[in-house]
Amino acid sequence: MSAPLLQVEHLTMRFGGLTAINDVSFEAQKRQITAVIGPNGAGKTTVFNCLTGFYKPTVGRLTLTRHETGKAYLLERLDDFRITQTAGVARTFQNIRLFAGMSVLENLLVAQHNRLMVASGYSLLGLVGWPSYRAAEREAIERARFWLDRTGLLARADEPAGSLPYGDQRRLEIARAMCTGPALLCLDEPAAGLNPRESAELNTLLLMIRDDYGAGILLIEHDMSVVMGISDHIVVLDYGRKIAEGTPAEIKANPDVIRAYLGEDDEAEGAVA
Ligand SMILES: Nc1ncnc2c1ncn2[C@@H]1O[C@H](COP(=O)(O)OP(=O)(O)OP(=O)(O)O)[C@@H](O)[C@H]1O
Repeated sequence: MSAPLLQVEHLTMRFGGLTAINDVSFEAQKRQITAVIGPNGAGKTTVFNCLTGFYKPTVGRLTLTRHETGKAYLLERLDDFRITQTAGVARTFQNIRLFAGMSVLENLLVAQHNRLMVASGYSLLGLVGWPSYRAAEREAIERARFWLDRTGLLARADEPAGSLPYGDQRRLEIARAMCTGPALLCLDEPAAGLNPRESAELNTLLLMIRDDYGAGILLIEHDMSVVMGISDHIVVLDYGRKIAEGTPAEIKANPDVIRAYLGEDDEAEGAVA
């Protein structure tokens, strides 16, 4: 059997005396949506920050295997820009981080800056319109238009990103991440602030990215209609520890998960339903 797309082994992250992640191991597969869920403060975003180079884990090994080349990368040893560029891990953030004053299209071209710099030979070739640079620039625009089309934003390509409605900005962030050509797409609460119709559209978009594009998706999400509706596999964290993993049906029925979400007093009925 081939190696998993992502293998997290014994991940531990301490901040001074606080252990935010405590010996967590799990895998994420290509062409699968893996959700990481858990109550507030469980350590979900810290896992993402370790995977994407924002934090260097205190302990643990994070292996990303690109099946098209057979190469494996130890993410904890790579600089953050190499994690995106070489290992192919892209992410979106809990709080939207777009260039608000730039157009929608420009936001997607900035994401491809690195490819364009390589094509320019890191010199003036870009400015003088060298053919290889012009070809790379055309490709970057085509790629951007492809993802704008897939995210339903093509008609808004020339509008400032900051003027888009909230749900459109969330989809633009995903389009921007996809323009980097990721093997693994990490989404931090992509459904936050979306209405039910927008959440349903997000589900369709993520399933398309999984099925048509073949990326693996790692998803942090509190909206259980998204998590239970589209996840292939769910990992549950509580107080920095993994307390369960399995299919949506298994997670819904898991007593430890129900206890973590409901607390002892059974107040939040249906939290993982
Ligand atoms: N840079 C940091 N310095 C100190 N403590 C931190 C840091 N980052 C996270 N933590 C702590 O680690 C714990 C886990 O936080 P994290 O943001 O990963 O949780 P989460 O599951 O993503 O929560 P939420 O669902 O509320 O976003 C929290 O107690 C948090 O305060």
